[in-house]
Amino acid sequence: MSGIRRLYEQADLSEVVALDSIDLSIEPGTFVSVIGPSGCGKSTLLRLISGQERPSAGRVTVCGLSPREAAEAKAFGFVPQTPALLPWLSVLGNVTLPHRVNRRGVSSRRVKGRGDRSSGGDRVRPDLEAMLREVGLGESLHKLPAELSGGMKQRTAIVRAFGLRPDVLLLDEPFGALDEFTREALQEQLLELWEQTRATVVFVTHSISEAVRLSDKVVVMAPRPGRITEVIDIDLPRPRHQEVITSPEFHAYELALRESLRDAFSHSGVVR
Ligand SMILES: Nc1ncnc2c1ncn2[C@@H]1O[C@H](COP(=O)(O)OP(=O)(O)OP(=O)(O)O)[C@@H](O)[C@H]1O
Repeated sequence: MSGIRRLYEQADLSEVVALDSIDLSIEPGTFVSVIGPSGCGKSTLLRLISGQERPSAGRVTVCGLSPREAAEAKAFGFVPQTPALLPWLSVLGNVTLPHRVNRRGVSSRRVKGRGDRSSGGDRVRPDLEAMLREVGLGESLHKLPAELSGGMKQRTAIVRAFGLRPDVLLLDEPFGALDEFTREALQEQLLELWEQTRATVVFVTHSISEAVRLSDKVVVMAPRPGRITEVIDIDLPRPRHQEVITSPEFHAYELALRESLRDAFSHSGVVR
C-alpha cells in the first residue's frame, strides 16, 4: 500500500484522519504484526487491505490485485477479536460451513497458478478435523459454541480461517480477551498452522511479547493522525517455540519495541 490516507466524517461533520501517509509493503508468506495505541488506525488498516473500505487517497494492492478482486478470488481469511461462530452449529459445522456454502472454498492460489489446493466440500473434512485435533479440539468436534471456553471458540475461528487456505490472513487482536497461558498456547498453535500454510499474516495486537514471538516484522503505529512510526524486523529463528521468550535476543527485541511504542504513546496523550 502506498500513500494511503483514510478520512472519516464524524457526527459533528468534522473529519478524523484515521490514517495518513501509509506506505507499507508486505512480503508474501511473512507474518507481520501491527501494534500501537488505541485509535491509531490498526483496524482501519485491516479493512483497507481486505477491501471492506476504500482509502480516501493512495493505493492498496494484494498479490497484484485490487482488494476487491482479491476478495472475489477468496484471498482473505479473517479472525476478529470476538469469534463470530454460528451458535446452532457444532465446532466441526462452523469450520466446514464455508466449504459447504461455497464449494470453491478457496483459491486465489489456484487463480494465480501457485498450485491446486483443492478444498471443496467433503474432501477437506479430514484435513479440517486434523487441524481441529492439532489445536486440542479433538474431543470437542460436536460441541456447540455455547459449550466452549473463549479460547476454544477462538481456536475454532482460527481453524475455520486457515482451513480456507487464504493467501492473506487478517487477525484483529484475536487473543485480546484471553488469559496469559491460553494466549501463549494459542500463539504456539497459530504458529504451527501458519508454518503449514504459509499464508501472509497481518496480526493486530496490543501485546509487545506476542508481537515479538510471532512476527517477522512489527509495524509500530501512532495516532493523530494514524501513521507508521517504525517497522522492526524480528530476526529470531523459526520454528519459534515457547522457550524463545526466555532468550536474551527476545528480550532485546521486546525492549526495542517498548521504546518505539513509548514514542507512539506519547502522541496519544496516554503516556508522557
Ligand atoms: N466508521 C468510522 N467512522 C468514524 N470514525 C471512525 C470510523 N472507524 C474508525 N474511526 C476513527 O478512526 C480512528 C482509527 O480507528 P481504528 O478503529 O482503526 O483504530 P485502532 O487502532 O484499531 O483502535 P483500537 O486499538 O482501539 O481497536 C479512530 O479515531 C476512530 O475513532
